[in-house]
Amino acid sequence: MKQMLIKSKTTSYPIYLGTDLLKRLEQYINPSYTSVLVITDQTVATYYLDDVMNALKQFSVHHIVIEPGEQSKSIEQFYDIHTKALSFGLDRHSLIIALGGGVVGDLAGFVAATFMRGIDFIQIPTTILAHDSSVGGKVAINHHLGKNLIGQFYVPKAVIYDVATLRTLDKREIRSGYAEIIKEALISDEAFFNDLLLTNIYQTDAKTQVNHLYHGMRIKASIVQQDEREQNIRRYLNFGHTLAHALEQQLGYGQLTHGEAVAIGLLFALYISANEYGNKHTYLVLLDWFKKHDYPLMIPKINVNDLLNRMKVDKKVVNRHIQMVLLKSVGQPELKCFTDREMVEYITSFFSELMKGIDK
Ligand SMILES: NC(=O)c1ccc[n+]([C@@H]2O[C@H](COP(=O)([O-])OP(=O)(O)OC[C@H]3O[C@@H](n4cnc5c(N)ncnc54)[C@H](O)[C@@H]3O)[C@@H](O)[C@H]2O)c1
Ligand SMILES: O=C(O)C(=O)C[C@@H](O)[C@H](O)[C@H](O)COP(=O)(O)O
Ligand SMILES: [Zn+2]
Repeated sequence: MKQMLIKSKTTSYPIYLGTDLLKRLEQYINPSYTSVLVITDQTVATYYLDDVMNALKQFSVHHIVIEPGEQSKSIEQFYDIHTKALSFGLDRHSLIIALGGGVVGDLAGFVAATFMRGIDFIQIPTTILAHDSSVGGKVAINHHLGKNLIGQFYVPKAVIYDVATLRTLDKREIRSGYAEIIKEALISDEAFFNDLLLTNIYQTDAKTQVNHLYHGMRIKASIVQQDEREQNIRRYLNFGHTLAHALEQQLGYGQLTHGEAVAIGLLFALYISANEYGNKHTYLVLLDWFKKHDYPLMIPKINVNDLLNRMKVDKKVVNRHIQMVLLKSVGQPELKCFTDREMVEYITSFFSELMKGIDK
């Protein structure tokens, strides 16, 4: 088993990464909690809820199963979980467990952050993508005007990553998760990026996959430890997300997974970087790699002004100017603001070039 300790200014918490941790879950949980509430989604529940409930038999344990998908990060779902938690009799000494991908983690984490002004929670990620979302304490639900607009920084007590759960992920979820690993490599580690470019993510052995996850988590850990509240370098973790979040909303949640949208967002940020700093190599090799892995890059007609307006709700916006994370070179991210006009030009030329690039 691999282990890491995330130390921030205010607190610290362990990450355990290994196989068959679910069955030994009670070893990692303080026995003094008055009750435990497991929050998961329907798909994850069919595979893993029994294991978790059995492992927690000594606790007064409850569970809530939500519908899978981004639509569940809603104010209605959030309120419903609060209602159920109250009816189960949870108190300030109870624990919430988020068992699932980033949707469950973000939602359950935000419930934990707000229930009776905050109770403990533990992340049990079950997707590749959640190697990112389970670390760093960003918890949130969506507002109809934008993604993750209602949220908190609220760190878990622990992250327990049983990588055996990843065996049931389908191809779409594998590529979705790898988009965030690629992001982490691009902003900080050229050798890792080059290594990923040589990988076929659908045919990796378990050991290689775990190494990729561990590497990605170490990059994320190192950033959030230095800048827990995104005052500075944590903004780089948003590489690719300004366009990604806007696209996810414009197309309708679920049309693209978060990671698939991030993949397009990474290309967009690299396309602008190439224009600003004059080197298109990274854009081209990544486009090629995404094509080889069947990332959905063919986007139906984009409404450029609508997309721009959605991008302007991004949390990095400064004085109503869109602030993009760009790459001077791999491992050298930089922030740059753009006028609306510049952005419209970039969105238009990027999508036109992307559609041509896909045909090749
Ligand atoms: N808080 C953060 O720092 C952060 C970081 C990245 C992404 N996010 C958020 O995370 C969310 C995306 O997370 P995600 O991609 O994990 O999505 P998800 O939670 O919706 O999971 C993807 C799909 O995989 C299924 N699934 C989960 N585990 C499975 C397993 N082991 N086997 C089979 N199926 C499984 C789920 O039921 C779901 O249908 C987005 O809402 C995004 O905004 C947050
Ligand atoms: O942890 C971070 O910081 C990130 O930016 C990680 C992103 O992958 C993640 O999608 C995050 O939720 C986006 O941040 P947001 O503040 O724009 O919601
Ligand atoms: Zn993300």
